[in-house]
Amino acid sequence: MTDLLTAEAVREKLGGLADWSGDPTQISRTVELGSFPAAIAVVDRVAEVAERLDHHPDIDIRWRTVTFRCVTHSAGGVTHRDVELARQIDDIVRSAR
Ligand SMILES: C[C@H](O)[C@H](O)[C@H]1CNC2=NC(N)=NC(=O)C2=N1
Repeated sequence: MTDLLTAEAVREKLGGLADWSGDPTQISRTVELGSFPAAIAVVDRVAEVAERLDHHPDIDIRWRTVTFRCVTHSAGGVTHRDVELARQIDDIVRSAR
């Protein structure tokens, strides 16, 4: 199931993802960790989850600040797979703090 979410569905999903923002083209979250190694450790754990899900976020790393962007490239927008990935990123970030 990789159907594109409508603008309304994305808004509704973002209601349950307090730290995320976005629109039907992408959803994103920026996280500041305590150090560069801590940021890399989080990215490494996200990489494991992404491989397991076969769904990969776009990641921007700037010292200890990491931005995750989730979009289903093959579908050209946000799908439920991005919402699931976002939830798992939240779990990782929560346990890293
Ligand atoms: C073959 C494999 O399933 C695809 O290339 C996957 C891998 N990870 C992916 N991740 C994301 N975010 N979008 C995709 O379209 C995508 N495609």
